[in-house]
Amino acid sequence: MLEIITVIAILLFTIYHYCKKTTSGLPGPVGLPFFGVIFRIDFSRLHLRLYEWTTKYGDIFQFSVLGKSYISLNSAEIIREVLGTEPNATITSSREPSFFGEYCMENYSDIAFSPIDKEWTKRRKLVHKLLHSYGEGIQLLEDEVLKKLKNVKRYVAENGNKDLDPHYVVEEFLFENLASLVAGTTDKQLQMWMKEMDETANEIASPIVDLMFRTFPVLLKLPFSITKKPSYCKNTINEVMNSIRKISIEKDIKQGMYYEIKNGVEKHGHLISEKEIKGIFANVIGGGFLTSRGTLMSLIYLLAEYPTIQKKIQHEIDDVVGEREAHVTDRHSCPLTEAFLLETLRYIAHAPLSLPHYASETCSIRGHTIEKGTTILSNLWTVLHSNEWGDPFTFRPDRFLDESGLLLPASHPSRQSLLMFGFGKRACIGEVFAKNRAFLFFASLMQICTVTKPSDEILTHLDPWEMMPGLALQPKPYKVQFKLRNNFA
Ligand code: HEM
Repeated sequence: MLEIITVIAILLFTIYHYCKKTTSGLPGPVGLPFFGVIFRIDFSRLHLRLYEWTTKYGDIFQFSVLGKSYISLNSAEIIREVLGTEPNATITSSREPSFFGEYCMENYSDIAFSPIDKEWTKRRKLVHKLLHSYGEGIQLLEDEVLKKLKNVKRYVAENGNKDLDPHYVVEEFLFENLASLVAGTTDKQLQMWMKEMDETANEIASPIVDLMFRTFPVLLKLPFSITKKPSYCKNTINEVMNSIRKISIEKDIKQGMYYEIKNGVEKHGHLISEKEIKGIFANVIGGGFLTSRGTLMSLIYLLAEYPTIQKKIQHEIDDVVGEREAHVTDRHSCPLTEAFLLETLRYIAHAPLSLPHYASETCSIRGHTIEKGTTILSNLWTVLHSNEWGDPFTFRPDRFLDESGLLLPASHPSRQSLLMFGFGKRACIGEVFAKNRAFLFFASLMQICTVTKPSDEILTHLDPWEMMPGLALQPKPYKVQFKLRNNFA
């Protein structure tokens, strides 16, 4: 039944787009009339196909799927040129109308799904300000990370020499500090709703499901499990918000983003509706979980795979941090730890196609006309694995260090090509927060224990080509051992 509805939806969408002009003049793979290249791509691994096409068609090319035009930007240079230079920077930084944005985000009342307009600017500025006023969320976070790492230590001590799947400990860690960031508390019920919301949103925020519901909103009324998902997702977002409100009143919380927003509204009369607060929190919790879970899970995997580098990192952390608590300010003094983190983000490319952008007007890129309504993909997978890296599929943190072992400056061409958080007006709002949090987790973990391969199972090489697809790439389930270091035994 669902298959039939999907096929009808696709056909109607095709007919709708049939009469529309497509982007012209750019090179790109030629597809079938109407269908374009649909039979040559797997949407969940589109980044791999675009990587392959880049060698043939260069750093900007076009293709079409079901009459809809796409362009793919495949180098740091072209991404910077298009997303960083007006007027194209604004024109190409919009978001496509989507079912998810309209239905789950209540008419685009958020940041990530909203088109570029005055309301989006207001919401984005507000979240920037809030993250910044917490020292990028760190004032709250440092305490939380340290508290949480005590649990990690206990968990490690209790399970020493056992093969463990680290995803429980990583997820718990991430939800605890996200709850703390938005609500100022680590309430368990709130965390449960956050997890439920993220998992449901991840299932339905895919292009094909979005297309299905956008074409046939009546599907929402059918009693199948997939057709019930969007309303369940909306429900989980509401439950997250209700929990935050309830906890805030009951516990009289005076910290966290919710308190700051409410306080700002009362003090300065900020014009922000409940609907927008909900959209903002859904984005922060969604954006702050999936990508970071992929990063921390990959990091632990790579530590087990590269024991010699791990040992050097432990020496660095011992020298700089010793037995006191790690702080974000230690980042500057730990170049190898930083380089390992940057290389993990580069090597995996957790958000391989960024979030799709949308041309809000017809514009011209390098003399080629890009029609209004074209979807623009920043192909970060290719940027982070281009041949300019020399050996892009080798995990080598020292590519970010100079001869004396210092981290290359941010202005260095290699660092300039590290666009894993996107670029321009839509660049990730949580970049500093994500890096700070990952550093605290990493440094504290290295103080406590050594990550080793499992004894009963084989830990295969972590291959970026083999990651599990989704909104953010994740390693397949695996096990490692955490061995307490002597000074913590
Ligand atoms: C390793 C961690 C992360 C990675 C790799 C990552 C990557 C990205 C990328 C590639 C984009 C799309 C940029 C574009 O559209 O051009 C994005 C957008 C976004 N990210 Fe992140 N992100 C991470 C962590 C976070 C965290 C921790 C938060 C929340 C605190 C967050 C919140 C957002 C939001 C709200 C947007 C939408 C921005 C907009 O549309 O204006 N992300 N992120």
